[in-house]
Amino acid sequence: MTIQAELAAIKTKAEMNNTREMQQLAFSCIDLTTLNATDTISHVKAFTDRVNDFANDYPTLQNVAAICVYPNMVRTVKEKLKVEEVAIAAVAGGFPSSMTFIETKVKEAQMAVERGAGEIDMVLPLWAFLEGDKLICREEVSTIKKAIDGAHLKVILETGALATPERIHHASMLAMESGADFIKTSTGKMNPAATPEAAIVMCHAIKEFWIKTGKQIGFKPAGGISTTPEAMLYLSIVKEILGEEWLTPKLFRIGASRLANNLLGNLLGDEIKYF
Ligand SMILES: O=C[C@H](O)COP(=O)(O)O
Repeated sequence: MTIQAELAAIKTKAEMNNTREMQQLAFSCIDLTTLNATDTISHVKAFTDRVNDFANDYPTLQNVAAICVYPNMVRTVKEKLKVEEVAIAAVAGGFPSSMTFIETKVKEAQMAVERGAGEIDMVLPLWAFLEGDKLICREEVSTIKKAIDGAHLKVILETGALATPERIHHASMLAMESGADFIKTSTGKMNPAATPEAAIVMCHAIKEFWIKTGKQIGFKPAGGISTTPEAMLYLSIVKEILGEEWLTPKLFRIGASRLANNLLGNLLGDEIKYF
């Protein structure tokens, strides 16, 4: 089946999956993201407080999965966050371009973990991948994985730059073989960002890796996902290709800066500006 035919079939399922239960599930899989050059400490504190207050304000709903920030904001989140079940994720390793030295990437990722990040989102060195130097890509992923001392590693493929299904599949396999706990579509800093087509290719690669190794790798679409139907489509891609057991924050995240309010609005039947 072609990717387009598969996508058309999954789109039908996504409409059926657009239930309150699935919307709640999608909400609980959000990596609530703020990645702006203008993120101040006061902004990040206020952002974290929303997550702290969430259980009180919406007692029937499950909180987001994680807060995702730049590495220099991790300490602020760590000091402020009172909700144990919400993880702290940091983009690190020269995000979003990955155009820096491996020593700098390692140090930045380690510093983020020392300050409280339990999850590191790194970008695959695209310059090396596109040059055909897959060894550098493997070494960077495995070096950072070793350096972060048990923290979870998400490897961002920047699928918009990889462009073809073959390259996206190759990069997915390479990242998983090198130690990625999650593979993530995009940084959100380049267009196109996440696409359903790339998600289909990545989920098939995760399935292939699972069959081969028995290891369950997570999937994180990110970048440009802001509406409930979009969230339902990505959730349905995961459900159809990888099965319901992937529909948990342990194996599925949606990286988004604008989705949470829209999903919440859908769940509450009102326009919401909470986060
Ligand atoms: O990693 C997450 C992305 O940067 C979020 O992208 P977004 O701001 O388009 O939702």
